[in-house]
Amino acid sequence: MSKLKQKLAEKIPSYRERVTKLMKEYGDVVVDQVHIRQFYGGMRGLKCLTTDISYLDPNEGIRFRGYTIPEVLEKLPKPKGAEMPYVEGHFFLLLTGEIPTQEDIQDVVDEFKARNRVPHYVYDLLREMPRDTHPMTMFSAAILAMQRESVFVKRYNEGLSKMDYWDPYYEDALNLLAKLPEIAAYIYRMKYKADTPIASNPELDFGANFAHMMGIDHPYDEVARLYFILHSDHESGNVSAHTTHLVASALSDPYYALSAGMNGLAGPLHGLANQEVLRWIQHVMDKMGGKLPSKEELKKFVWDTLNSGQVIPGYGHAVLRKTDPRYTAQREFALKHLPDDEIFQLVSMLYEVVPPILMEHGKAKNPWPNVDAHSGVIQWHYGVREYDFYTVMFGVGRAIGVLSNIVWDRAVGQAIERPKSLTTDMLEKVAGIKK
Ligand SMILES: CC(=O)SCCNC(=O)CCNC(=O)[C@H](O)C(C)(C)COP(=O)(O)OP(=O)(O)OC[C@H]1O[C@@H](n2cnc3c(N)ncnc32)[C@H](O)[C@@H]1OP(=O)(O)O
Ligand SMILES: O=C([O-])CC(=O)C(=O)O
Repeated sequence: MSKLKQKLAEKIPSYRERVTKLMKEYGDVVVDQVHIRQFYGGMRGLKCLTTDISYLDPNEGIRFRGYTIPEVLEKLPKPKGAEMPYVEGHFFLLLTGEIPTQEDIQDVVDEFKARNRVPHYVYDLLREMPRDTHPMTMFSAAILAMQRESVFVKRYNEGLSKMDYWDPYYEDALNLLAKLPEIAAYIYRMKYKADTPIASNPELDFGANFAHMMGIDHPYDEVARLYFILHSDHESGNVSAHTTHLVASALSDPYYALSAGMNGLAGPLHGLANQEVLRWIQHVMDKMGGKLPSKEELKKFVWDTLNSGQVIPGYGHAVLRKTDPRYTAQREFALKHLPDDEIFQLVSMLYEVVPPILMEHGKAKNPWPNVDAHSGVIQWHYGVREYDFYTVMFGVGRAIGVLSNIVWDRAVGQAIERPKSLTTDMLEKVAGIKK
């Protein structure tokens, strides 16, 4: 058994005890109340999910297993000479709650290496799809196609005890994660680089191998590590995490669940917003004949977008009420590596211009930028200008978090998710409008 799996096996019993105690002895304790606005308002703010992998404070932003982003970037071990930590180490942290040693990381690196062969039919499938298919459709279809490989399904069909569900979920999660960078890079090079895929180099770590398969030199390996870590998890109520959790709660295997989660990530209000940000910026640049707008001109573009009833992509958030620390981490990277980039200058100008306008507009509860406002510009700088690919990279990162979550869902015996719905009539009666 790998050290990672062994560590997990050691940690699960005490978590089960804690959950059993809460359920048995404190099951009737009231945590929250549900308001009518939440029935139609996307259950905003309703406390009804649990995860120990990350927690999102509205003002501070995300903590992964209790660590802020700067702490994660500082504490996690890095490849020799690298600026950004091993993605493998971040996965270890999310899954176990512990900062890994170099030895722990090597164990995960070896685990991924042993599982990274992408089945040939995945390439056949991708090649059969029309080339103008959105890369997120390709990515999700590739994940779904591999469902036949599920270890969970095989073991479930053989007659598996509930107590052991987490084990084949873990196997499926690792088998999937090991293959996602190659699938993503293959889609990119097939679609946008004249069908010239680059073979994986198993000697490289997760981030560096992705950069290698994309065909982009250093420091893109650092970008890849930073990007996958930042996008990994955002507690469990966001659309991609919640969808993955929901589908897995029916004991659909991790392939079904992750593919479903990726379909949610592909929406413009969620992960696709990073594509929308670059699309919006390119629209501005086109209108300006390729030159940077002045602040006044930019303000007008922002107002025009709002007045036409559209959202400003990359701004606002369902939970956050301050600048997203994932935005800040990327801004710091950009200030160091690409301070003179024209698009970065435009992104920086937007940071000054958009929040006061959104405040004046008076609708968005959070006028500050989220992660998606910054991720595209760094990709653009390093030559990944096909912005409809950006959400696929978000998806590779998000898989690390959502797969860790569903392994733990099975470990603590989370039930099939099935909330109760009411009719409009019933709500009108609750409100006292109707008898
Ligand atoms: C990785 C991620 O998923 S991060 C989020 C990525 N998405 C985006 O960047 C898209 C732009 N942002 C948005 O659409 C929203 O802010 C969301 C979807 C992120 C959050 O939605 P909500 O929690 O419903 O936001 P909020 O409560 O502030 O919305 C209130 C009103 O402000 C509007 N609003 C919110 N953000 C924006 C924005 N960036 N631009 C214009 N209007 C906005 C909403 O559309 C809503 O309008 P309505 O009353 O006419 O329906
Ligand atoms: O938390 C959310 O609702 C959206 C988000 O930023 C993420 O999933 O990364």
